[in-house]
Amino acid sequence: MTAELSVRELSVRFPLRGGRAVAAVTGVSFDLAPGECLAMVGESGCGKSVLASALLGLLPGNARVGGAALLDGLDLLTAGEKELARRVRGRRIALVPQSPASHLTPVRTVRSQLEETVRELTGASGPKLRGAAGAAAERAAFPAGHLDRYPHQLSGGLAQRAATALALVGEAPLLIADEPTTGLDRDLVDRTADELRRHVDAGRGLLLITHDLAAAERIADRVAVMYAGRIVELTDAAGFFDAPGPRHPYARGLLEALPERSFTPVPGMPPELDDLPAGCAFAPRCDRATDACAAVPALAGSRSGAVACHHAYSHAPETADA
Ligand SMILES: Nc1ncnc2c1ncn2[C@@H]1O[C@H](COP(=O)(O)OP(=O)(O)OP(=O)(O)O)[C@@H](O)[C@H]1O
Repeated sequence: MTAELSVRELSVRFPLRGGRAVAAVTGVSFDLAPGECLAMVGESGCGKSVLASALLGLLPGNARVGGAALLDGLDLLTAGEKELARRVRGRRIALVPQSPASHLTPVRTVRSQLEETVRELTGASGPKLRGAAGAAAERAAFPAGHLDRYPHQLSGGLAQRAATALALVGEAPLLIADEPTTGLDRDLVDRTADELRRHVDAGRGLLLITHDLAAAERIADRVAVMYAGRIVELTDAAGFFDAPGPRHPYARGLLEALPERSFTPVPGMPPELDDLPAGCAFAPRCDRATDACAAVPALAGSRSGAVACHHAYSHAPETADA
C-alpha cells in the first residue's frame, strides 16, 4: 500500500489572551510521494513538531487549524477523531517518536507491547498474533532474541528499534519521524537514519522532522527549511547539501553553522511566534535585507527547487537574483 501526502496552505494558530495568537505554522504547502524522504529542518521552535501533530490530529484543543492535508484524498485536518483513530494513526500514518524511552511502557516486555498493538490494529490472536509481532520486530531490525526484554534492558539503539517496530505494526505507508535521532551518538544516528531509509526504499513515504542536518543529508531526497512557521526553501537534497547549495540566506546560514563547515552561527535570534515582524520574518537577521523585505515573500519555483526570498542566492553563489 502506498500513500501520497499533499499539504496545502496549512496554518496552525494558538490563540492567546488579549486577541493575540502564536503563529506556529503559516501557509505550509508540500507534497510527499511514496518512496520519498522529505526532511523538515529548522531551529528549535520553528513549528516542525506542531506541523507533525497537525497531520496526526494530535494538536491540543485550543489549536486553530487552516488549509488542507490530503492523504490519498482524505483531509487529515477535517477528518473526525474517530476516523483518525480507527483508520489513520498506526494504519495509514505511523509516528516514529522522538524519545523511545518515554514511548515504551517500562513494565512490559517488547513482545507484549508489540502483541498488544498488533491485536488492537488487526484483531489477530494466538499464533497469528505472535507471528505478526515477530514480523514487525524483524521489519525494524529488532533482534528476536531480545523480544522478552524490558525497555530498561535495551541499549538506546535497540529501544529506538523497538519504538520503530511498534510504529510499523500497522504497515502504514507514511512514516512521520519526529527527531528520531535526538540524544543518540553519531554512530547510532547514522544507523537509525539508515534504517529509516530502508523503509523509504521499501516504498514508504517518510517525513523526517529534525534539526540534525547530518541525518537529513544522509537519507533525505528533498529538504524543507522552516523558519518562524513557514517553509522558506523546499528543494532537492543533493543540490542543497552539495553544490550549488541553498538559495535562502537562512538556509545557507544553517549549513554554515555546522562544525564541519564554517561553524559560524546565524547571528541573532528567531522572532517570537506571537510577535512576528511584518514582512519577511528573517529580515532582521539577514545581511541581504532591503525595503523589499517589508512584504512577505512567496515560496516560488518548481518541485525540485523553490525559495521564499526577495534576495535569494542564484545558483552562482556570489550573485543575487534580485
Ligand atoms: N499548545 C500550545 N500553545 C501555545 N503555543 C504552542 C503550543 N504548542 C506549541 N506552541 C508553540 O508553537 C511553536 C512551534 O513549536 P514546535 O514544537 O512545533 O517547534 P519545533 O520546531 O518542533 O521545535 P523543537 O525542535 O524544539 O521541537 C513554539 O513557539 C511553541 O511554543
